[in-house]
Amino acid sequence: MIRWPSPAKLNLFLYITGRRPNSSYHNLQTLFQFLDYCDYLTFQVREDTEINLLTPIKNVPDQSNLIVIAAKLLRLYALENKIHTDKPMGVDISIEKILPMGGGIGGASSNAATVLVAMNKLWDLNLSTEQLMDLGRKIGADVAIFIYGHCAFAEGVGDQFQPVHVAEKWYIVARPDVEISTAKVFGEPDLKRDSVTKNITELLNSPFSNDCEPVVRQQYPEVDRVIRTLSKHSLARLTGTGSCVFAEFESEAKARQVQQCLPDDIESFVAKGVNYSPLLNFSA
Ligand SMILES: C[C@](O)(CO)[C@H](O)COP(=O)(O)OP(=O)(O)OC[C@H]1O[C@@H](n2ccc(N)nc2=O)[C@H](O)[C@@H]1O
Ligand SMILES: Nc1ncnc2c1ncn2[C@@H]1O[C@H](COP(=O)(O)OP(=O)(O)OP(=O)(O)O)[C@@H](O)[C@H]1O
Repeated sequence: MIRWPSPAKLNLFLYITGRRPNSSYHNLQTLFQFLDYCDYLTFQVREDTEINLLTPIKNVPDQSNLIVIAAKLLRLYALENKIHTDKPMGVDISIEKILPMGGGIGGASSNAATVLVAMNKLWDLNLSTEQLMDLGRKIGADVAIFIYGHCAFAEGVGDQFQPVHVAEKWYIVARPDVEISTAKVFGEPDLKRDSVTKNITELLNSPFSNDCEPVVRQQYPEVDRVIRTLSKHSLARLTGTGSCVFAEFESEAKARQVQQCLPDDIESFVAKGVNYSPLLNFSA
C-alpha cells in the first residue's frame, strides 16, 4: 500500500505585521521551507461512506483530529458541489506519527493537507490545487502551504504564497519538552506584532528572525535553554510559535556531529530542508 508523506515545515523567518481587522488572526510575513522528515499516511478506500481513523492519536479525540476533519470536509464539499465520482467516499486511514506534536513544525496541518491531496485522487474528485488550498484554509492557516508544496514567502495569515528557492541546508530540530498552543502565543499581550511590512528581497537579504521568539523564550525557560545550547554551534531559532528550535548546518555530517554533543535530555532529529514537498511526487 502507498505510504503518503506528510512532511514538517520550518518558518525560516516569521514577522507579525499586525492584527487583522475583525478577526482573531494576525498578518504575517514568513518564509516556509519543508523538511524531508515526515509522518506517513495510508488510505484504504471503502465501498461505503464511513470515514475511520484506524490509528487514533493519543490525547487527540478523532472528532478533533485534523485527519478526520479534512476527510469529512472534502466529502461534504464534493457532495454540496455535486462533484462527479463513482466512489461512495468512505476510507480507512492509518498514520505513522513521527513528527513531534505542538512543536511548530505543522504536523497536524500537514496531515490535513496530505488527506486532502490523497483523497482528491483516490476518490476521483479532480479538484484543482487552488480548490484544495481553499478547503485547507478552512481547517487552519498552515494547511495551504503543505498543499502548495513549494518553498514560499507567505503573507496574509500565512496562506498567500510567492514561490522562492533558498539554500537546502541541514537542520538539527530540537523539541524542548513543552507543548505550546499557537492561539496562546498569538494572544500574548507582550507579543511583538508591529513589524514593518517589507518586500521579499529586503527580507531575504536581512538576518532572519522570529517575532514569537522573545515571548516564548521568556515564558518557556526550556525553550530558552535549548536555543542557548544550540546557538553555541550555529544560528538557532524558533519555528512558528514553537516549541521546536532549529539550527542550520552545511552538511548532514556536521549536523549529526553536533547532535551527538547535545545533552541527553534534549530530544532532536536531523533533517534536510527541501524546496519541494515530498508530497508533490505523489499528487501528480
Ligand atoms: C504560526 C504558524 O505556525 C506559522 O506558520 C501558523 O501561522 C499557525 O498556523 P495554524 O497552526 O494552522 O494556526 P490556526 O489553527 O489557523 O490558528 C490557531 C490560532 O492562532 C492564531 N493565529 C494563527 C495564524 C495567524 N496568522 N494569526 C493568528 O493570530 C489565531 O488565534 C488562531 O485561532
Ligand atoms: N493529526 C494530528 N496530528 C497531531 N496533532 C493533531 C492532529 N489533529 C489535531 N491535533 C491537535 O493539534 C495540536 C497541534 O498540532 P501540531 O502538532 O500540528 O502542532 P504545531 O506543529 O505546533 O502546529 P502549527 O505549527 O501548525 O501551529 C496537537 O497538540 C493536537 O492536540
